[in-house]
Amino acid sequence: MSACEFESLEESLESHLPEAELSEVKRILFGKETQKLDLPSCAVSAASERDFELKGFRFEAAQEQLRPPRRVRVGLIQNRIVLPTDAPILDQINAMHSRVGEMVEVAAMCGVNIVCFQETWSESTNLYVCRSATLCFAAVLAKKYNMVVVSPILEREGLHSTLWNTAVVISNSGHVLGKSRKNHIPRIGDFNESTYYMEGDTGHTVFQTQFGNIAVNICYGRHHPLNWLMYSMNGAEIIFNPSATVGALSEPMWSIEARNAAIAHHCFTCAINRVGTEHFKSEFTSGDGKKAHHDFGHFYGSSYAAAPDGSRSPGLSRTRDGLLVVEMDLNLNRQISDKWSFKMTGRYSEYAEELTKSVRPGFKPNIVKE
Ligand SMILES: NC(=O)NCCC(=O)O
Repeated sequence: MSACEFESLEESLESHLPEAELSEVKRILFGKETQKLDLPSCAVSAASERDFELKGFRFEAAQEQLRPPRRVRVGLIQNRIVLPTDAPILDQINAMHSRVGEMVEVAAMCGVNIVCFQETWSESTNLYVCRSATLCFAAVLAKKYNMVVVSPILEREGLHSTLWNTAVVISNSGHVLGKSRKNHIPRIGDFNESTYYMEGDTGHTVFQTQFGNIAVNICYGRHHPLNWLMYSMNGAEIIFNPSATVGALSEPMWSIEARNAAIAHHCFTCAINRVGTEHFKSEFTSGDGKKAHHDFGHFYGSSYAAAPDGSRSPGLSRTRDGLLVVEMDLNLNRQISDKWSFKMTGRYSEYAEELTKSVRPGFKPNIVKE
């Protein structure tokens, strides 16, 4: 079976493990079981007609005496490109808009309050041009459906035509709340992004929305624990991780990193990855000894959400377009913080001091030798 045919880890466990062991294996692997959300039948049939997977899960928190629940529904959208990478650019963009538009319509039927698309969602991985049309498109959706839209795009800025890998956050009023630029630019495998993007300069912005405080840690930033930490320091309750990454490179890390961040920072995290294989006419190499090739490999989807108690939702498919609807009660963040106290027990000023010393010239590592 090829990497592109293997549907998902969960399905494989379900079809191969004995019933008696399955729930214990799932508890150990995935944490407390997330309940399935009842999604409206119009949404279920629209998703099936439009040929994408639709799944819904709920993370619950305990009822509190002094605070009402803070339930928010989040939609994660993963998709493959629609047209081949050598089709006229405007056709490619329009096709992506119409595909994602029909998926957002289903998200609206499911009562989604915040939707997040995959990294540079409106283009293939080598089609890097500024996207003002995409911005307008997302703003129209936000207002129409009263939904916060997190829209990761390629941004071209200013006199110097600087290219950034950016997520624009659009309020449910349809106004742009702000943007978050990708902080860590990969130089790994075929992801030679340092040849065209600059390292982000927007720090670790958190956006206060009607549905909670959100932040966007774009793709490769998920390998940097301090990047997650700083979004959390600024008060993020949900951190999105829109990504574009391939199986041979990062799949074993995928289910760990965003989930670990949710645990470490008492918040929710949402990891989103594209699907499909994007074929380019011109061969390319990446100076890593591999033969010239025409594609990055298989983008493995598997979008999921993780909660501060260590549990996680099942993932979307590794191969199909999909919408994952996740209801989360944000009260869980403080409940888990009160239980585990990672924030309270974090020795941040000590780390800050030691880190400051360690990046200065002449730093001597604290190693005891015999
Ligand atoms: N888009 C991107 O940053 N990809 C890098 C590969 C990875 O981080 O898995």
